[in-house]
Amino acid sequence: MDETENNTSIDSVEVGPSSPRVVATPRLPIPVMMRETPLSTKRERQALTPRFRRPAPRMIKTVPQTRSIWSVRKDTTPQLVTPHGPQALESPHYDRANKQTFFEQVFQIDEIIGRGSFGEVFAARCREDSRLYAVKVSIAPMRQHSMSKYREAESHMIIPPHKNLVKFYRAWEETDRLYIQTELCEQSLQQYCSVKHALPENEIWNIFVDLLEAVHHLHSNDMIHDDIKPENIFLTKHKICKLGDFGLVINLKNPNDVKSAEEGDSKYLAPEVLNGKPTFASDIFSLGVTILEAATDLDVPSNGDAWHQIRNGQIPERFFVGISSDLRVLIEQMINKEPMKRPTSDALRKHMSIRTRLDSRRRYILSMDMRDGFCNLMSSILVWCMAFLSVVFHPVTRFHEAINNRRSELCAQFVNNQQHTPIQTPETSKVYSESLTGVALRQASQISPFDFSDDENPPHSQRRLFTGPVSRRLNFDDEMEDEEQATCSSSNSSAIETAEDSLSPPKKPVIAVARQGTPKSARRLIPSYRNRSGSQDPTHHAGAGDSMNSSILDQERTDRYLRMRLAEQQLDWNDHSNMIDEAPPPMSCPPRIRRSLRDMPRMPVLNFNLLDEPTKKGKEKPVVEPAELRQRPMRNGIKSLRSRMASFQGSSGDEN
Ligand SMILES: Nc1ncnc2c1ncn2[C@@H]1O[C@H](COP(=O)(O)OP(=O)(O)OP(=O)(O)O)[C@@H](O)[C@H]1O
Ligand SMILES: [Mg+2]
Repeated sequence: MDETENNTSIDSVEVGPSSPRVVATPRLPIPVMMRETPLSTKRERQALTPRFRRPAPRMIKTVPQTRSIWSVRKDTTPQLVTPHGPQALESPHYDRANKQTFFEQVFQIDEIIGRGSFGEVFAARCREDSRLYAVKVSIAPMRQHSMSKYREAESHMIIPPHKNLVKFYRAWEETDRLYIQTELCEQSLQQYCSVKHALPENEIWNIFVDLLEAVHHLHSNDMIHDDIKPENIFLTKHKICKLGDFGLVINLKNPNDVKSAEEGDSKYLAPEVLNGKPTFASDIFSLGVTILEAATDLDVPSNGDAWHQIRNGQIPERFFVGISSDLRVLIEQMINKEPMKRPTSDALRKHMSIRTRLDSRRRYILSMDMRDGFCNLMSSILVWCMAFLSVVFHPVTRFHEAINNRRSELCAQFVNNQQHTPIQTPETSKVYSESLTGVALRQASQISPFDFSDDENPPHSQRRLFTGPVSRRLNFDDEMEDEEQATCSSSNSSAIETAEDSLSPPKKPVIAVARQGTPKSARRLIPSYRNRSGSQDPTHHAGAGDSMNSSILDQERTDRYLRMRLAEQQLDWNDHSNMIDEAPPPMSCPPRIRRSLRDMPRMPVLNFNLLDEPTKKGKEKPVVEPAELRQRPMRNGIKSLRSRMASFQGSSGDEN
């Protein structure tokens, strides 16, 4: 069967308009592929394997370490790993008293980005500089006296930094675990290839050039990576390749490293390493297989015939479809079975195809570095500016906040006040006035028997309900009655005394308290009583008889006053209890009643000046009482009160 025919008929896959390579890695019909070669692409393997399968157990390079007496460490403080031995690790964000580890205290963990045979890798933001890092944490506790326990960290820190190597920041040990803080990359090459499958050739060249630079840097520093593979190669957001994972790095200057050298991943392992030690040439072999995999989407075998087939250079033609001959030749040279025939990193850099790309790649990396540096600078300037402005405007914001708070307080007060004056309906007014009045009266009774507090500013509900009927309580028959009535009416909401209390002669302290609690208008009346009695006889100040007479008069007057007040309070209470009945009638009220109510007089205004300046007898101008009020039949309470007041007036006139 013609292989090319099959390719075109079955597996011509359009990658996309932007891709320079139109046809993706060819996919073969399974029988042909199985008959001719065990090698396949990763896309083909995916088609063969079921979608959902149990994940493979994690590969561990060495036997899991068991706890020994050496592993019981008393000191759990974090130790910084340095080339000169462990040192105390300090950070302004680390508190020894805190039970959390240094990693937990100093880093804000974002997510797990990878798991390897050695450890878990986290993306974490460092609280010291607010930048993101990759932190690799060893899975198994390390043996205390293991020679290689810090190997990865020590190797990484002694490698001179290079733009194509993952940057090392620091490593520390805490509670028998090793933490390695490195630069965070976007993804590994393996992740990138497994998504894209067929990479455009210029991307492959870029990867090749970057990795060659990294390997050359290591080799020129007498170091062998020994584990070059797509999982240990990382891509930045600018698609710059970086070599990482220096767990197996062999420092040729260190005899211990050479002695304890381990094999890397068998998929990328040079055949000579099976019977010998890793060399520079074995690194070139691993790099060759990695580029082959990226360019052809080859599913690299880890053992078996296919493994040998690659090492024998028997890779089918179809895998190289769409790949330039330059790239293909270089790959084939690098995966040569004979290590001596493989080109060195230096020789590769001098190859024409690579040399021309090296310069442009260097320029690109430099420009990206500058761009990143500029962006970092600008963002840090911006952050400083924002911090500065927030400090400068902090008082303003506080002031604004305080004003806002005050405003909302006042608003709340205003709203509350509004809520305290609900619209009165006949149903609600009684309950409302009772509760308010009840409280007011109870309070007043504790303070003083005379309370005028509500008189001058009665509650809104009462003000509204005191319409026609209230005015009837006032009697303006004559001055004295007017005085007394006015005095009494000013105590509308005073506390109710028992009959005995109010009728018994007033005690001095009570009067004193009454004076204190009396409003100005009422206070003016009290001297007028005194002046009246005093004005009868200008010489009454001296003499025991005079004083006796005046005290009797005082007593009488006080008695009368208290009786009147009691009657007035009784009327008040009647008014309170009848408040609903006395409310304005609804519109459905019969016209006859409505007319009678309309004719009722309005409440007159009290003129206290008349009381302050007592006029001579006979020349007194009686206060004008509305005719309707005089003619109207009065309630029993008011009638009796008026008769009593008339008698009081008569008696005082006799005295005069
Ligand atoms: N600096 C990094 N930036 C982004 N991802 C990373 C970084 N370091 C590691 N990873 C992710 O974590 C995974 C495992 O990391 P790494 O290879 O260092 O662990 P490992 O234990 O040495 O595994 P193995 O020995 O199998 O290579 C990587 O495949 C990669 O996906
Ligand atoms: Mg790794």
